[in-house]
Amino acid sequence: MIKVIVNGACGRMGSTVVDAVMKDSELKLVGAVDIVGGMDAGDKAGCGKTGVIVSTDLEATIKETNPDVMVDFTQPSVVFNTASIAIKNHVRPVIGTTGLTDEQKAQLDALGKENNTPCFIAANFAIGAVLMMKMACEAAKYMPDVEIIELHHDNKLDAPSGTALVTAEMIKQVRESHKQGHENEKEKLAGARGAEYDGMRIHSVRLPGYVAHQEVIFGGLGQTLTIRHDSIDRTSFMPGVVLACKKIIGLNAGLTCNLDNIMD
Ligand SMILES: NC(=O)C1=CN([C@@H]2O[C@H](COP(=O)(O)OP(=O)(O)OC[C@H]3O[C@@H](n4cnc5c(N)ncnc54)[C@H](OP(=O)(O)O)[C@@H]3O)[C@@H](O)[C@H]2O)C=CC1
Ligand SMILES: O=C(O)C1=N[C@H](C(=O)O)C[C@H](O)C1
Repeated sequence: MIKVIVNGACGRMGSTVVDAVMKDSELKLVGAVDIVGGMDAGDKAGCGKTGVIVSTDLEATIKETNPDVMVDFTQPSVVFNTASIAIKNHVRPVIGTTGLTDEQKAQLDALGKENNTPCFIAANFAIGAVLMMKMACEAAKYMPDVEIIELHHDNKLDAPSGTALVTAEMIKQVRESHKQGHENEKEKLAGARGAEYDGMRIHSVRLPGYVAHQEVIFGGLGQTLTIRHDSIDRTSFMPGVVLACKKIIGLNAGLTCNLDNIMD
């Protein structure tokens, strides 16, 4: 059995992970951590009593439960610290929280190697999103003018989404960098053309009703191509999270990124 603690266990994703871990025969929920504690981790997850009481102290929970893996779905501002605590205690972090900078990722890689502990990060654990990114890279080789529109619920803290940034980074690898749109274009309202990444534009929509969605739109002579992925429920991320909890046991020390790197 792989012993798992969930950090951010009362959040939208963390509570869904608690449920997924409880349902998997190879994983055992041994701890749960959040800002507010004291209740059974299953209360928020809606899966009945788990026998695991939510704690507010990550390091104490690690020392009490000796987990193999920490799943982190917290906040961009805290994830570097929580991942560092896990690694220093030789617990393997599976990180879904977005917002880590390249420098922080490099530091986690180094910390993992120092402590002989693997660390895994995926900006998106949904298989459909992985396929969207792969297909977008293929399309960008032939249709290099591209804009990304990501659409999320209005409680999301970071913009653009981690998925949009990874998509843009991947597309950058396969096309020549160039400015898009008219060379004399002017924004009459600041931000009208969205964020700029290597000449690509990224637009972030935040509205109640959405979960997590992304369109990658390619424009060519007399035609457009749209690749769209929709997570209509947070269960879409769970097979990927469960897979990462299992695969991380066999990964090398240091950082591994993106779900496609651990899929068979
Ligand atoms: N990789 C992927 O596939 C996915 C990634 N995400 C990312 O996951 C992250 C979480 O998203 P979501 O679940 O919607 O967010 P929520 O705000 O619903 O959940 C985050 C939880 O973490 C808690 N928290 C905040 N700080 C700490 C801390 N220091 N220690 C422990 N718990 C803490 C929050 O408490 P409080 O509410 O009191 O602040 C909250 O309960 C985001 O970065 C999001 O982008 C989301 C979906 C999929
Ligand atoms: O905050 C979310 O909800 C999501 N965050 C991730 C991101 O920023 O890409 C993954 C998914 O889009 C849901």
